[in-house]
Amino acid sequence: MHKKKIMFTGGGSAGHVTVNLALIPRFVEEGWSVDYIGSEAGIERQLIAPLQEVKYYGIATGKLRRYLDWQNVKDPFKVVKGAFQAYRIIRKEKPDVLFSKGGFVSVPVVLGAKLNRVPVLIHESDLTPGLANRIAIPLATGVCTTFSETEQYLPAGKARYVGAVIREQLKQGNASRGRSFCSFSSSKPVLLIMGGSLGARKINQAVRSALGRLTERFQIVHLCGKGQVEPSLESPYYRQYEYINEELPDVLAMADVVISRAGSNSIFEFLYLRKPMLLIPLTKEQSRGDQLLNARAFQQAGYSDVLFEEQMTAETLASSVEALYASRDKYVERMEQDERKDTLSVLFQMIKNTAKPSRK
Ligand SMILES: CC(=O)N[C@H]1[C@@H](OP(=O)(O)OP(=O)(O)OC[C@H]2O[C@@H](n3ccc(=O)[nH]c3=O)[C@H](O)[C@@H]2O)O[C@H](CO)[C@@H](O)[C@@H]1O
Repeated sequence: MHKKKIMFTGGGSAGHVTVNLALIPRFVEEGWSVDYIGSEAGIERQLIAPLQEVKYYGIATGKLRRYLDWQNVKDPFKVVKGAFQAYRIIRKEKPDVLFSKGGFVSVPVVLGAKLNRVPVLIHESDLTPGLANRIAIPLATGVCTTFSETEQYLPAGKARYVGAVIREQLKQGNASRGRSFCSFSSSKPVLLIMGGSLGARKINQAVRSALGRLTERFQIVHLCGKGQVEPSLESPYYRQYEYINEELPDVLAMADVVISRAGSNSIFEFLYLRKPMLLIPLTKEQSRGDQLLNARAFQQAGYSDVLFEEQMTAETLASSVEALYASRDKYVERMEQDERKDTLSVLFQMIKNTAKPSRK
C-alpha cells in the first residue's frame, strides 16, 4: 500500500513555521512521510532540523520587499531559481498534498505544486492575508484562517475558518521549572517580554530605559532577539535570552503578564494560556498593518491592552504594564469566556480531506 506523503512549506520568521511544527507530529504518528521545503538558511531550517522524520529541502529565495533595495535587482533571479528547484523536488517526491504556511519561500513551492497537480491548502495566521499568501491563494484549493473575520479578504468560496493552533508542548509548561530556568527566587510577579520571533529593538530600548521602575514591581524574563542581549544589565530580576525553544512552555506557565508584539501565533498562545497581555503592534511602515488589526481585535475582545509604538516611552510602557497587572483578573475573566477550541484536530482532518485519494 502506498504510504501517504505530505509536503510542508513556510518560513522567513517563526510565525510562518509554528503551525507546521504543531501539525508534523500528528502526520508522523499516522504513518505519513513528511517533507519540508524551506529556504537554504532561514529560521525554518533550524526549527525543523530537530525533527528527524522530516526530509528538509532548502531552496534559493528572494524576499518580496515593499521598499527599494539593491537586493531587489538580484532577487527575481533567486526566485526563479527557487521555483525550478521546488518544481523538481515536488515532481520527484510526489506528495499527496502541500500545506503552505506563507512567507516568501512559499510562493515558488505553491507554484511547483500546482504545476505538478498536487492539491494545496494554505494557512493564514493573521487577520488579513500576507503578501505571499495573496499571491498563492488563486492556486490553492482553500485557505484555513485563524480569525473568522478573514473571510471578507478572500475570494469567494476559499475561506475555511479553523481558529488558532497551539503546539502540544505549550500545554505541558510548568511554572516552577520556569522559575529555576530563570533562577528567580523572589515572590514578585513575573513579567514576560517577547518581541516576536525576531525580537524588537524599540521595545528592548523602552524596557531598558524603564528597567529600574519595572524591576521594583516585577521579575522580568526578556526574549529580546538575536544579538540583543545586554550582559551588563543582567540581574536576579532581569533575565535575557535571544530566543528560547524547549524552555518556552515553562517560561509561559510562570508568566503573570506579558508585553508582546502582536504576531498572531504569539497572541493566540497567550490567549490559550490566559495571560493578560500588553500588545505593541508593528506599525504599518514596519509591517503591512496586520499586527494593528490583530491587536485591535484582541483589545475589543477584552483580552489585551494596546500601546502604539508612536506613544511608547519608558514612562508609558511602565505605567501601561502596571495598569494591566492591576486589572489582570478582568482580562483573565474575558479570556475564560473565549469559546475558540484548540483546532489542531480540525486542521489535521481538513488537510487529509484535501489530499489526493489513496493510490493502491
Ligand atoms: C516581522 C514580521 O513579519 N512579523 C510577522 C511574523 O511574526 P513572528 O514570527 O514574530 O510571529 P508570531 O508572533 O506569530 O510567532 C512567533 C512564534 O515564535 C515563538 N517563539 C518566540 C520567541 C521565542 O523566544 N521562542 C519562540 O518559540 C512563539 O511562541 C510563536 O509561536 O509572523 C506573524 C504571523 O504571520 C505576523 O503576525 C507578524 O506580523
